[in-house]
Amino acid sequence: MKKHKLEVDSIVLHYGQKSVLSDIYLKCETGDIVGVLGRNGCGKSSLLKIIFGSLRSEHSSVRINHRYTPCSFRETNGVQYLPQNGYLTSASKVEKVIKLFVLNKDHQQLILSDRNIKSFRSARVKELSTGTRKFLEVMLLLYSESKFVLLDEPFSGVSPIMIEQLFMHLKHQAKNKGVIITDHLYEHIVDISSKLMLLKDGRILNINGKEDLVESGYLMD
Ligand SMILES: Nc1ncnc2c1ncn2[C@@H]1O[C@H](COP(=O)(O)OP(=O)(O)OP(=O)(O)O)[C@@H](O)[C@H]1O
Repeated sequence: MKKHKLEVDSIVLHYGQKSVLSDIYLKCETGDIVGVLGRNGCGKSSLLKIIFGSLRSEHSSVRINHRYTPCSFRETNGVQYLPQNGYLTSASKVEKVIKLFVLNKDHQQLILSDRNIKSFRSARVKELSTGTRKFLEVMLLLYSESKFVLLDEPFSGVSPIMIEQLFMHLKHQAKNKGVIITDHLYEHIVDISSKLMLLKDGRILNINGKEDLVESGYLMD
């Protein structure tokens, strides 16, 4: 299967006088799960928004398969994004959004018959608990047609058993997609990621294991 490549470089972002991102480079190919760790406020969400194209920065170059893509969300089957606070509107019906986001009929059935979702198929999104709603939102993106998925805190508020299920779906779907994922449940990110990065002082560091996270001051010794 053809590999697709998402590359991001030269990202510079300030909010007023405050420097948040300086000269970030990141690459994600289909088949990769790139985990981005970092302390609160280090700029993880801002970075994902810039990659998606919903936040403009002073400098950025986002390329898909070597083609400059400033608004990756406009690309057909390009990039999908889970913001921290979700994206489904509360009045939408669960069954309807599944059919809207997921085109493959087998995948629609897979989600509709999932044990967390099936009893809510006729319900509206607002009737879902926060964790179930997040589970559904992640599943919709993982089973969408897009080549890349950006996940901002997909595990927060989700119960351990649903996290395990998401792990399984992530691993399965990442065979054909590139995933960039960030969460404060760092052990999950360390477990699931094929490449691990740490965002610190506006820069991206490659991380090879827990020792690097201690050395960089992200974790206590
Ligand atoms: N619209 C904004 N205006 C001014 N400052 C902002 C704005 N959005 C974010 N910031 C600041 O930019 C920095 C990075 O924010 P961002 O939300 O990207 O961090 P984060 O790593 O995702 O944080 P968290 O892990 O807490 O979600 C923070 O210091 C934040 O206060």
